[in-house]
Amino acid sequence: MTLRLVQVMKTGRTRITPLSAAFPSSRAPESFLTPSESHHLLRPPTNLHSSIQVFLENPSLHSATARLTVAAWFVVVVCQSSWFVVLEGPPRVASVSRSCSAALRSSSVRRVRQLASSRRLSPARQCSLPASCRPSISVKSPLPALAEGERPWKTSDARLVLEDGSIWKAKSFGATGTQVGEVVFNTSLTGYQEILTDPSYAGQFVLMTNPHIDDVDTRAITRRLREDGSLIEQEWEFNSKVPQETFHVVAYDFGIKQNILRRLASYGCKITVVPSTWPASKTLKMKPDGVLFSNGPGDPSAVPYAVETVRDIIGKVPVFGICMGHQLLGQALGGKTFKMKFGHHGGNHPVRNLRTTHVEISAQNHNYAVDPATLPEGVEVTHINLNDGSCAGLAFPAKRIMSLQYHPEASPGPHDSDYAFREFVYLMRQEKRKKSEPQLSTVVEVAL
Ligand SMILES: NC(=O)CC[C@H](N)C(=O)O
Repeated sequence: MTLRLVQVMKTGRTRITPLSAAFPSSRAPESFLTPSESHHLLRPPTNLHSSIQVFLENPSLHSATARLTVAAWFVVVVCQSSWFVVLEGPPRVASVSRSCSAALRSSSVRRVRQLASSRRLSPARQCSLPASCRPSISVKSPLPALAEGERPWKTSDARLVLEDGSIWKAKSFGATGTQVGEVVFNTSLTGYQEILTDPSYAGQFVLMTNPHIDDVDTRAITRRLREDGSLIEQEWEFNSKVPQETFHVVAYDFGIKQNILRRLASYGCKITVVPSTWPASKTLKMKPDGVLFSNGPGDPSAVPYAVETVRDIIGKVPVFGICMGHQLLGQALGGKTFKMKFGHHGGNHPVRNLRTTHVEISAQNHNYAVDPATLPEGVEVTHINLNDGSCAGLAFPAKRIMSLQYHPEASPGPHDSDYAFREFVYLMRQEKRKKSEPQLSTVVEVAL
């Protein structure tokens, strides 16, 4: 669910100490989104779950644990500037989520700006919570206690100010300052790390809504995870055999996710990542077997240069668009995109593949969509989102174009749509064969 604008006001200066500085490396993730090192956003740390485990097990970190528990289901992050705002001590996750959602739903940009500038933020409207409501966790652990000063981050007071005037008391860590942005809910149960570092969220606030950590014994889960390994993450399968045929893919980086590259590599692709401004002519000179247009933040209509590039490439080489890439393709083909009411953000969106009739459960993160009615003849809607019937995938077979509005690389998310990478490879293979054996490939294609 997409929410409107909020403002986060932060007071005081804070800085995250990397967890590695606070814990032995065997127990700590490599880094924890150090704000001064924004490149970490594109190279996510290894495992946020393990950082949660560390804290849950350490009896000296009750308050940090409580915050982290809260963080696990209700974190606000301004992506790409590494702000983390953890709302303080709500009594129940569900009720706070609901009431906060309602507040967020009734917001508007102008209002929040007015509120911020006139400082009419009445304390009476603050949504602070009584101390009795604060989460308390008692933990017994053999791990050595850390002194106060050794806590891995410093927090400072922060306020999440919604357009309706409600103010949510919070503790923040990470960058400091004041930021206005659009809040989007993400309903995924796992993959906080990938979600919070997904460049497609640049300029937005991500609100994790997973309520399932409330009222459960997180220590028991931790113990279980330590025994059996992660129960909620699935491992991707990578081809153990070296693929016989490799394909050179030029990947346009509009905010690309690492797992897109990993999935392509797994299917035998050699990938060259180019910046979003890379001219089409240079790409075509590289003679790639295919071009990928990646996911990315914001309104596709705001990047006409990218639409131009896509237009210059399509029809000349097989292309695959993912999310923003799909929207750019839609526009390059002559279609229009529009802003959705709430957008889709989560890991459980049902999508129907209209070619196979199969339903896939997919990971999604977008606020804009292609209006299929505006597309020219020959463009096929291949997938629809079953929640609202919106266009979730396109193909233009005559021009070797395919695209998905959602995330087949699913990081995080279900793997149902991974076949899309195979289909892209198939497109490239067909094209390659056509070039090397024009007559034979025509026969093969007709036969198929
Ligand atoms: N994940 C993405 O590529 C997002 C696409 C686009 N920024 C949108 O919100 O619709």
